[in-house]
Amino acid sequence: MPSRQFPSSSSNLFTKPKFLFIALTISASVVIVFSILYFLYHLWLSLVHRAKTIPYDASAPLKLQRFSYKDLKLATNGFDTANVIGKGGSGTVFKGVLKDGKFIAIKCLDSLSLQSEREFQNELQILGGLRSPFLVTLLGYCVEKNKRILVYEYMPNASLQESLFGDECFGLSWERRFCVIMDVARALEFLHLGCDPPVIHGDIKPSNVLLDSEFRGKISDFGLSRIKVEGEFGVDLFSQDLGKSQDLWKSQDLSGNLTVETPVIGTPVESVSEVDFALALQASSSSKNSRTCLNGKALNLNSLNYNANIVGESESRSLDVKGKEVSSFDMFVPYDDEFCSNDYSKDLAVNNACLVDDEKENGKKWGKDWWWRQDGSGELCSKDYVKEWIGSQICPSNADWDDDGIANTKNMNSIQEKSELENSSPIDKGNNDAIVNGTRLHVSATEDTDNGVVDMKEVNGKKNQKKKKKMKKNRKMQEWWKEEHLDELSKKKRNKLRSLETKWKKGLKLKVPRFGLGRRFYLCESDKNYGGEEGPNECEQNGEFSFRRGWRKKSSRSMGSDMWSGDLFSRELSSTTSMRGTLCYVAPEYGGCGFLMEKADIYSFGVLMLVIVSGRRPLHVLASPMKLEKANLISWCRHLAQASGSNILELVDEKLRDYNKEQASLCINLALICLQKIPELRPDIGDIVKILKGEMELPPLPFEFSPSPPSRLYSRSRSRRKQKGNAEV
Ligand SMILES: Nc1ncnc2c1ncn2[C@@H]1O[C@H](COP(=O)(O)OP(=O)(O)OP(=O)(O)O)[C@@H](O)[C@H]1O
Repeated sequence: MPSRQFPSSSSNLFTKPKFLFIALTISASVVIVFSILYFLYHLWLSLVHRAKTIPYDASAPLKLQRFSYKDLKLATNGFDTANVIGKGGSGTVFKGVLKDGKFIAIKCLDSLSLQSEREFQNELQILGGLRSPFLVTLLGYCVEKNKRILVYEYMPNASLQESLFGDECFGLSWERRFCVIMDVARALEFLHLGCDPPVIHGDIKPSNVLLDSEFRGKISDFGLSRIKVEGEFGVDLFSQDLGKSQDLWKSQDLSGNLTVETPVIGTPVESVSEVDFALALQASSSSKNSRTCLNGKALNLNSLNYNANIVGESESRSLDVKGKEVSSFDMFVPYDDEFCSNDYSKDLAVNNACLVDDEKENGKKWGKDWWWRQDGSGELCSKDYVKEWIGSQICPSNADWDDDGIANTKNMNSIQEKSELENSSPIDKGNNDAIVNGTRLHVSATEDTDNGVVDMKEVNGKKNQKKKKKMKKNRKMQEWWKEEHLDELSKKKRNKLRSLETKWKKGLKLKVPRFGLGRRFYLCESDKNYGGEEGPNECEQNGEFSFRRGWRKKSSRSMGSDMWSGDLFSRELSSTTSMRGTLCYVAPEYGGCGFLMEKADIYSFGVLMLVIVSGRRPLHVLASPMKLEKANLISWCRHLAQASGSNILELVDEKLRDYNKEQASLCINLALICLQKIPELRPDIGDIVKILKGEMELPPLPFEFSPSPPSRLYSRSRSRRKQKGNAEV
């Protein structure tokens, strides 16, 4: 028995630890298995997530080819002007053929400036890392000395701009137009939802939609685009200037040659100080008094006066503005092309007067300056301010004002002209820049801009006779400026300007604002005699202008928040091609709160849709007074949507004999929804694509486009309240 007990006790002794060992092993393996499963699950999740989006990974190989200048010279036959296929605000585009017979588009950025450097980097960093059938492919680049060249896939049917408004208008059919709308929507869908982090294009407009051999649209020009940093409310414009983008550039390890080129590419951030002109305007227009500053009559007539005096070529104009008396601002008037004939200006002045009377007598909805005011925000203060601001910067030493140098800066001729201009004096320069105390103001009323349409057939015959008169008239403009504007400046505004100037002088050691290629304002030393000769890159090195810091504090939605939108700019500065985006296409909040969000692209897409459907530019003024009310496309569209009994399809391009009414109406209504002023109310691009595909219902039109506009109700109730208040008093 004991012999039996021993083994049993000994087996107990051995089984217990064995059991424990087995139990521990099993539980450990279970834990390990679960951990592995957990890890695998997360790996799978991240892979699935990655599969849906394309992370913007700067370290990912860009696969961009580095071209030598020699290769590109060869491809373009020595950059022959015959190979020029377009000219934008930042450079000239050539068509080229590679040795293997492949066609390419070569964009030579204008002389190295902060702006072109920024655009160059943006294109490489953003577009270079993206591949989509809805985006133009960036094939490579060339960096040699101060040359910055971008090489793209060649798009045989040029841009939508040319197809809609070019000399050789292809007359895009409705089907093609709708396809292009879809393509742009899909491109934005890819950028906003398919990329991680999302990319905001920031400059959606017809000239940035290129057409392939089958007229399918692809988005190009990422010069102003931004990567949305996760967790941000939006993309902070101010933190994304070159200073930061350069840091980004450095911190991001772009592959191959690009990394090597980093120090070469990077121009010192401090080399040029930028003035955020948008904010300058905003500051002036955000005042509560802005409504009272509205002087529609003066503004309209002054603009007309001005335009009457700058008789010029229908396609482009050049003004060398000299003398303190010139209202530089008026060079931005949106409809200068239309009014460059005295006759027309008179007609319009008369028409304006009639409209004033009409408004007074009949209380008509379309007032004389409806297209200035549009939404009644009364932001024309900004115009006064600009007059004041720029006017004060005009160098008295430039005693002459000559716009005789008006030149045709039409696409193909511009290169030759440019070289001529660069060798000529400011007076001789026949470009579309105006020089104000060395400040070059881009006055692009060229036919290739998106805004400021010209319908000048009847004017051409009178041009030669008027040329002689022009000089005299323009001299009179100096007087005009003195009388009409300097005197009308209020004390308050003068003080504002003075404090502004003091700020500049303190912080920036006497600098004056300077415009660069119609995109930016630069600050340069005022004690230099620029004479229009120096490029922005010759400006003194300095940091950001304090405008930004000052105005960033402002609330996100101010009276001036619309200043960048088509609403305001179409009536004020539409001849300026682009600063932060392109006038008339830029969302109101872009200049208002300083954040660029996806919804800014949605706004621009709304404008683009209207432009495609109507075949008109956002600002399209014809000489005929009958058509005046249709000048501002967005305003006209809103009016049609609001007015009961009017047909929204009136907007559709008259050239389109046959079109799908349902689709056209869908596009117009969708555009109206995209054009809502509050960004949050605009649909996101995912919904837009679904709506266009017919997979989702169009949401009901916002209240503001209902037949009884709330503004009316509001003003009525306000006036009632006022009456009540008066009665009580
Ligand atoms: N890849 C391309 N293929 C064919 N044509 C092109 C290509 N890229 C640009 N172009 C032509 O060159 C023109 C100028 O393009 P670019 O992007 O330089 O300026 P933009 O978009 O018109 O103006 P901005 O740069 O001021 O926004 C376009 O309108 C188009 O006609």
